[in-house]
Amino acid sequence: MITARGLERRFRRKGRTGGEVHAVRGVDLDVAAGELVGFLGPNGAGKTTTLRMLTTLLKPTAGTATVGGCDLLSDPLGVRRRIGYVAQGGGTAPERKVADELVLQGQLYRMSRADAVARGVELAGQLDLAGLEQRPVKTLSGGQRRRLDIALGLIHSPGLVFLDEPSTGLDPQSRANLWDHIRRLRAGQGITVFLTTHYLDEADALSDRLIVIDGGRIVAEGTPDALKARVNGDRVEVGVDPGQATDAAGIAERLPGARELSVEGGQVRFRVPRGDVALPELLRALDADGIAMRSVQVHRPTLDDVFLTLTGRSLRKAEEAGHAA
Ligand SMILES: Nc1ncnc2c1ncn2[C@@H]1O[C@H](COP(=O)(O)OP(=O)(O)OP(=O)(O)O)[C@@H](O)[C@H]1O
Repeated sequence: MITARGLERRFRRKGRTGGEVHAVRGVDLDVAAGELVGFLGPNGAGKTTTLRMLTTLLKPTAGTATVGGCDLLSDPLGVRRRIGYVAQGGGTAPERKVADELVLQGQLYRMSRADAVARGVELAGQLDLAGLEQRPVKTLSGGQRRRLDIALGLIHSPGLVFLDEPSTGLDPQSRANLWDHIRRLRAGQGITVFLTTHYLDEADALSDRLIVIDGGRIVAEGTPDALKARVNGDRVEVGVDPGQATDAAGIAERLPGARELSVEGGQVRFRVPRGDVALPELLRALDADGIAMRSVQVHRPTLDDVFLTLTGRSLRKAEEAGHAA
């Protein structure tokens, strides 16, 4: 559905300092039909720029791509007909009624009024918007508006839809609801979905496959589980009497594959390849030495650990820095 090779985009910096921003630095992408791919990266990583290139809104400075079977550079119109694009802010007119927005959007894609009305009714049903057709857009909740944005992106029945940060600004319940809808659309209609996100939980919950971008370059790709498996092992945190912590640490150190050991008060922390396998052995050894375990936690690796392993930075920290900037 998407094949991109060496996509690049440079921007000329405005102002007195001038210079260039190399926003995307040679991106290769392959997305198969029916896949739900998450494009993950911190603020400023190049997600939106890549998406805008793939959706013909921005010309690449270098590289080639085929999107929905059409060449991005020689047949941008063909690409536009075959894709849906749901931008971050959406593009709805606040005063217009939901039904009118849907019909207008259909007509922009040269659908007949009757077809646009019928498709609008169908999408309103699928996206839980039925009954809201006569409401002005400005009266919708945040979640309803995002679902309307998605319906608008799907009015012409594209085989591929791009969603730019679909759940940004939604409360947790509306986010979970939106995810359900995205999953259902994919399952029911076999649509290929390419979505950008800087939310780790969103990427984890939705994507068959993740492509991680940082500093304009792809730094990793794979299923969420495969990426997590690249982080070596589970983090284990054992609580014991502070007076026995050094002895407990000595025991933990002898566990097969134990690393990154640290002791703080009565907390002994380390990594092992499999926390669930190491724990019974640790318990037996502590017991044999008369050390009582007061608490234990096993942390499976998260996508943030993956990001940290890949880039040396935490995605969350990169995010916070981005927001503060
Ligand atoms: N029109 C532009 N002119 C100059 N620089 C730009 C322009 N658009 C993007 N950039 C720069 O390119 C880099 C990548 O931006 P982009 O919006 O693609 O990142 P992103 O990963 O989508 O971030 P976000 O999550 O904040 O949307 C940033 O450094 C940004 O400032």
